[in-house]
Amino acid sequence: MDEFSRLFSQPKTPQLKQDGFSDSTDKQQERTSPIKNKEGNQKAPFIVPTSETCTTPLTVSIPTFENVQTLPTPMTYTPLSPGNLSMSPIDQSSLNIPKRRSHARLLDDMLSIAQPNQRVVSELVAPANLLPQRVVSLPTVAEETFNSDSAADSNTSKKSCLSESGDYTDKYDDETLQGFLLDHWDQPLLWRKVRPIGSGNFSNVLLYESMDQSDPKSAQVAVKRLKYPEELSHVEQINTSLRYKETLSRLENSLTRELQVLKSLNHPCIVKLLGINNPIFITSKKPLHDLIKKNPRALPPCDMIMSYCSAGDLLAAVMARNGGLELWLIQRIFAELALAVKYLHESNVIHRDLKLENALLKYTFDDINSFKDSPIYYRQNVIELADFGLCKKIENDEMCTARCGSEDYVSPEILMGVPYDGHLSDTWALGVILYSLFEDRLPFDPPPNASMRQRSRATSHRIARFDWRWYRLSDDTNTGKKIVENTLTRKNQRWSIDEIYDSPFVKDIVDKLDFS
Ligand SMILES: Nc1ncnc2c1ncn2[C@@H]1O[C@H](COP(=O)(O)OP(=O)(O)OP(=O)(O)O)[C@@H](O)[C@H]1O
Repeated sequence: MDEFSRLFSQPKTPQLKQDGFSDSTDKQQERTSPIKNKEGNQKAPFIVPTSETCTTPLTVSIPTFENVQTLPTPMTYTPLSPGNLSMSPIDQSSLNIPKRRSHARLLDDMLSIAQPNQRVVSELVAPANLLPQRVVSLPTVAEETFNSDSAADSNTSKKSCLSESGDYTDKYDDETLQGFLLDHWDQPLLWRKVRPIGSGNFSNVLLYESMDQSDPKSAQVAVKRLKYPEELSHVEQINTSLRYKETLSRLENSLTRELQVLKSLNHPCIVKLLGINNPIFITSKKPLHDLIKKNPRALPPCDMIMSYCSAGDLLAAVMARNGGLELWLIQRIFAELALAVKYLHESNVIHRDLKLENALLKYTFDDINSFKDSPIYYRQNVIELADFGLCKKIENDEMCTARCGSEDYVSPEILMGVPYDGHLSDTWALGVILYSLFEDRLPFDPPPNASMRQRSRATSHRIARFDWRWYRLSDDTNTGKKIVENTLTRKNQRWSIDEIYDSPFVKDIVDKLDFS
């Protein structure tokens, strides 16, 4: 019997009531209420589970952590003997998964209670009557030791911050942006807003064009504008509420980590941080605290000025095309992703949020097709990897403990809550991406034509059991399948990024590329 089967076959233990989560009665009520997606549209009401689906199919056992009071997932914590590995303490926060998910849904995931039809995106190519749902992670991960810092997050109205901003934002209005290219803090530059281009849980991304410079690299830029959590906009709570302080510190950690890592990276297949609206976000170790000291009434906006990828993210592009990407295109895109991740791992950075949404396209598929036979094809990268909100700079053998990632891409060891090797959780996510491009579905979604019972099983359950298989490609012999088979597997057998890179599917392409 394998590690996971053993855990799942443990005798049933009573469910613990979870702080902050409703009990089963509340849950039923929540399930009958409509939920809203990020745009505020109502989705179909949740389906009230039947008595059959209300049973918890998964047993939970906490044999060793007697002081554990909450169940983070339907898994057990298994303390490892780290030997000579350097580790940060076990982070018992729950897995950060949901984009557009309610707490009720999160709890149900944790307890594997059935809620058929609740996920909107199951297959990559969503049914016509359903809105696409993206799942993201929260970049508010506590792995560093904070000064009593840990907190929740939510969004806030940016407007409230703008009028009372700090030194560098006086000239800011909604249509123009004053910013600085990195390390050119004495030369303010201006950009004009063109249009919104994307939105995540933690930022809005807008296209700006330069008003006063000729450098082609910054002529068009993507400006990632941080959304401040609501509690940071409550002036009356400033410096008094513990929640306020915790949120501020957590946000500051996540922001400075993303900025410092992005600033240190330089690779064609990775999005570039070109500049910032206020140098203090880069030059200070505690920018938010410094800014609050200067102006205790409000936080000024944080606008990251990034390279712009005009063809949007890979998930949107694949969905717009109804899937069915040609093999050569999948191979090219994946080879570039592998290059980017190899560079990151060699730079001692792990990404921890690799997913289709975070691979940005510089060109549309039609454009790529049109120059496929020209020499430019190998001279120009077609993707940039983005969203470093969960990344981490690590020491050689350092194991991670922060349970973060996006639900469909998270590795079994992260789900299990054991210290994990971030390199291998990144290669797991690469396996999920490649499978999804091949099959037009996520590997751990309910199988096509799944029974109600199969549908009711939580994604996390299937991940923990390595429960995936080929459908479209079942008879195909392409060499990329090997990458999926060797990444969506146990961590002690899983390929590293070097092994992925050396596989013919990737190597055949990267050997021809002229920019890496
Ligand atoms: N440099 C860019 N060029 C073009 N589009 C971009 C760029 N950066 C981000 N976007 C768009 O904005 C979306 C959100 O960006 P990003 O993922 O960085 O934000 P986030 O708030 O960290 O998101 P998440 O909720 O996934 O953590 C992306 O999915 C993409 O569609």
